[in-house]
Amino acid sequence: MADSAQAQKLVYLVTGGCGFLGEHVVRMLLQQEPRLRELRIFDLHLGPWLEELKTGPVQVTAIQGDVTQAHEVAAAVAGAHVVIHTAGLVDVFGRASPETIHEVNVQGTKNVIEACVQTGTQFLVYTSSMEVVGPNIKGHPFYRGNEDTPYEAVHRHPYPSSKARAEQLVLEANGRKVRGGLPLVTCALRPTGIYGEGHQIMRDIYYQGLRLGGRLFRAIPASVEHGRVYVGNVAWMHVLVARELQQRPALMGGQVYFCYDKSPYKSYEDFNMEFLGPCGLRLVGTRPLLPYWLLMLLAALNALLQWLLRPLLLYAPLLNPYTLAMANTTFTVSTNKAQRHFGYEPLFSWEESRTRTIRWMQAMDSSAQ
Ligand SMILES: NC(=O)C1=CN([C@@H]2O[C@H](COP(=O)(O)OP(=O)(O)OC[C@H]3O[C@@H](n4cnc5c(N)ncnc54)[C@H](O)[C@@H]3O)[C@@H](O)[C@H]2O)C=CC1
Ligand SMILES: C[C@@H](CO)CCC[C@@H](C)[C@H]1CC[C@H]2[C@@H]3[C@H](O)CC4=CC(=O)CC[C@]4(C)[C@H]3CC[C@]12C
Repeated sequence: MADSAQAQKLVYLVTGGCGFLGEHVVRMLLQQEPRLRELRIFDLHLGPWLEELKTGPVQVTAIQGDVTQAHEVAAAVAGAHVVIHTAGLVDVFGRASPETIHEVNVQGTKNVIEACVQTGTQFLVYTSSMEVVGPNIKGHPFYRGNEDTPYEAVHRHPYPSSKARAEQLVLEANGRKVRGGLPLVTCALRPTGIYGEGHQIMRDIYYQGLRLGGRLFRAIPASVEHGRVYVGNVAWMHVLVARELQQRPALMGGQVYFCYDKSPYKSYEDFNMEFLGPCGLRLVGTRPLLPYWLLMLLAALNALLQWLLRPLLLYAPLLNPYTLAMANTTFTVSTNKAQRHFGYEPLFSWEESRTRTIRWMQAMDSSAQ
């Protein structure tokens, strides 16, 4: 009876709702959350696609705002039952300054937590990242690990440092009293490398391949495994965790969950070829064409060029010492914690995830011609 009493009563807020993951979370909520009355989408940049959502039965409210501005966040959060905080500055290419990354990812998350406390919102789901664990600066492999696998998490790069700090703040906030006296219930989801429709890095790599005459050159040994997860499954996990957090606060509050599905364990490049191959690209070489030390040198050169050119232009190629270390260190997850705690099963099989991603890439290709 509790469920029917709550039918179409809930107000959800998705921060970063116009980003790659955020859009999938928004669409998934509209499809899979029958208790939704209002869906608020908060983002720095609002997408035109939001208009088409406004004709459905759920009230869709688009809010253009900045998570670093506490008053804007508080106004958006007021009256929401659940906040899904996906907004973040995802930058491992040196496009933004470390201060800006910290401001958005850490201060932005503090603002979301404080807004929940001050306005009385009880449930907060945070989109964290596998990067809060690793790979660490020492390049230790994390092979089929789970949430309890011991691993020395040491970060120097601003992105993982900021995600780790923000995650810690969210978990520490679990149990704080919100306005009205009820406890705040929080948890964090840690996706591995997300792929699927709308993935900007995949798009960049695809166009890079086209510029190179339909070829990509292997830089990473095929034996280095990199964890990947389909965006639809990550979105589904967010919807499910938000729902179940309300039913099982004692079990799930303060917990972290890796996001996982049935995507195969492969190297970053071999995995991308699952989609780029059917779009006509070829990965040249069964082994890296350049020795690692030379790649490292090129990566360092890119970093130097970025620094030298900064007063004139933004030079931010895919290859830099950090991205090379990321791609070249095994980091894979094998866990069933989400299944045990809240009944998660991937909504999309590997075949479906692959097909959907290929279809998106092919559509992108034909619209570019
Ligand atoms: N892409 C990936 O492989 C992974 C992403 N994540 C996390 O998932 C979340 C979403 O990432 P993506 O969708 O890939 O990135 P994205 O860049 O596509 O989306 C982030 C969204 O946040 C918004 N945003 C940025 N700064 C903001 C601000 N100051 N105020 C309000 N909105 C702001 C952006 O406009 C954008 O719409 C991030 O928190 C990221 O750290 C975690 C693991 C892997
Ligand atoms: C050395 C190049 C030769 O082809 C390949 C460079 C690939 C890199 C751009 C990617 C390798 C690993 C990626 C990261 C990883 O999937 C984990 C991530 C988690 C996040 O929270 C955000 C995105 C990312 C940092 C992701 C970014 C791109 C890579 C570094």
